[in-house]
Amino acid sequence: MRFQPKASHFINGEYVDDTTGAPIDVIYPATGEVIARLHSATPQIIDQALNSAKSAQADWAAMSGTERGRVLRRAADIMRERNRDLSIIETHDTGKPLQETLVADATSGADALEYFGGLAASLTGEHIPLGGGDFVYTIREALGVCVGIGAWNYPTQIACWKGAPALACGNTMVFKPSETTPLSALQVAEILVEAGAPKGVYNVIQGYGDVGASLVTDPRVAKVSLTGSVPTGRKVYAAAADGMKHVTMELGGKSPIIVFDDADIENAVSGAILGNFYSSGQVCSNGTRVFVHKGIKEAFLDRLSQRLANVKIGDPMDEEVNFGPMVSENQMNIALGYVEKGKAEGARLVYGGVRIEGDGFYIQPAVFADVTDEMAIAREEIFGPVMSVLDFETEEEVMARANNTEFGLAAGVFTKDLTRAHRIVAAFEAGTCYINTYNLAPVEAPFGGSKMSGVGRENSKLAINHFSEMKTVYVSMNDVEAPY
Ligand SMILES: NC(=O)c1ccc[n+]([C@@H]2O[C@H](COP(=O)([O-])OP(=O)(O)OC[C@H]3O[C@@H](n4cnc5c(N)ncnc54)[C@H](O)[C@@H]3O)[C@@H](O)[C@H]2O)c1
Repeated sequence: MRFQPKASHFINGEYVDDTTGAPIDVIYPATGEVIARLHSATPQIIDQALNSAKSAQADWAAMSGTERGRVLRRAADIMRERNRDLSIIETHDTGKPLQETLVADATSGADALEYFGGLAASLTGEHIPLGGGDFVYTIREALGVCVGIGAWNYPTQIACWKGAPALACGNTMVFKPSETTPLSALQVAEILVEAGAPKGVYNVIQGYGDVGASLVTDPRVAKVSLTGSVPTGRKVYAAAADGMKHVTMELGGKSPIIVFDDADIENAVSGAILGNFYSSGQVCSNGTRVFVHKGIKEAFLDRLSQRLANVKIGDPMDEEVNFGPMVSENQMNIALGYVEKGKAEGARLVYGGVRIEGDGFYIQPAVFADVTDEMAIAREEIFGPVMSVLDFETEEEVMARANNTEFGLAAGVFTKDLTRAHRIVAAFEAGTCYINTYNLAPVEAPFGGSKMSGVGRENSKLAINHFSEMKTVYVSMNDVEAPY
C-alpha cells in the first residue's frame, strides 16, 4: 500500500508494531481506496508508550530551556524542508486539497515548533518581595506525562499544537491521532527524533476511542489535551477529573458571522467562504451561522453564488483544485443528511448540496437562505460544507441571537463602523473573535473556546500556563515566631 508507514506506533524513539490490535484502514477520501493499514494499540503497547514517556520526562525537564528549544526549532526547519512530502501524506490522509495542505498543515505545525522552541529558554518563575526581608520565588515546573488526543481535520497541526508547548515546558507526550487520519503524527515523531529529541519524549500510538480512554485514566498521566467533539469532550473531561488531571478541551462550535449593511460585501463574502468551505467545511471554528442584514441579503447571496461558481472541486492532488472530498463516507453522509433536514425544515437551498457521484466522498458546498434560529441546520454542528444564512434587522436582536447557542468557539463581524465592531466583539460569547476577517489562527494568538466549546487555550504564551505549574517557595530571612 502506497502510504504504509514502517509500523503503527512510535515509542521510545522508534517504530513499534503489534498487529494483534484492531485494524485501522486508512482510506483516501478522493477515491475510497485503502492506502495503508495500521493497528490499534493493545494494552501492552499503551503501557510501553506511557512507560517510555514517564522514564524520559525527568531528564528532558532537566535540560536547559535553550537545549529543549533548539530541538523544537530544528524540528520546525526539517518540517519546512519536507513540507511538500508531508503535505502529500496529509492530503491522502484527509482528502484536503494539496493547495491547502501546502500552506496550512505542516507549515502551521512548524510555526508552533518554532514559536514554542523560541519561548522555551525564557520560561521562568518570578521573585516576589515581602515585608521584613522575606521573599517568595516561584519555580515553573513541567506537569509530567501529557496525553494529546487528536481530531481528523488537522492531524499534523494538532500533533504539533499540543506537542510543541508540552515539550517546551519539559513534559513528555503520548499522542493518539484520530483513527481516521493516523499517518502524519508518526512523521512528527520521527522528525522530532531526527532533530535531537531524546527517546521517549514524544510517542505516538494509534487507536479508537477506547485507547484514548485508557490513556486519560492512567495514573502516570498528568494532563490531557483533547481536540474533538463536545460529546467526547464531556467524557474525557469527566474521566480526567477523577484523577484531578489538568485538561485542555478544544471542542466543536456553531459560530456566528454577522454582516452589517455597511460592510464591504466582497470581504464579507470572502470571510463567509473561508469560514464555511475551507477544508470542505471541516473546521471547528467555522462561522456556519451567517447573519446578514436584511437590506443587503439578496446582494450578499447573489455575490456569494457568483463566487461559488468559481469553486474548483476535484482531485485534491491537483494544485488548481480548491475544494476536495470530505474526510470519510460517514462524514459526507452526515452533511448530506443535514442538507435534507434543511430542505425539510423549509430553508431555501440557494446553492449546491448535491453529492458528486463516484468513489470519492464529494459533496458540493451548500448555501441555505431564509434559515431561522430553531432549525437543526442553525443549531447543530454539521462539520461539513453547509452554510446557513439568516436575516436580521437590528444590532440588539442579532447579538442576542448570535449568542443563543451552547457553543462559544469563534465569532466574526463585518462592518465599517469600528465602534460598533468593538461593541459587538465585547458582547460575543466566544473565545476567538474576528473583525472584518475570519478563521485565521496564527500561533502568536490564543485559540480556544468558551461555553461548551472548551476549556483552556492553545497557542500563544497562554499555552505555557496550560502545560506547566508553579511551585511557590517562601524564604524567611527572620526567626520563626511561634505562639508557644
Ligand atoms: N476547537 C478545536 O480546536 C477543534 C479543532 C478541530 C476539530 N474540533 C472538533 O472535533 C470534532 C471532529 O473531530 P472528531 O470527529 O475526530 O471528534 P471525536 O470527538 O469523535 O474524536 C476526537 C478524538 O477523541 C478520541 N476519542 C473518542 N472517544 C474517546 C474517549 N471516550 N476517550 C478518549 N478519547 C476518545 C477519538 O478517537 C479521536 O481521536 C468536531 O466537533 C470539531 O469541531 C475542534
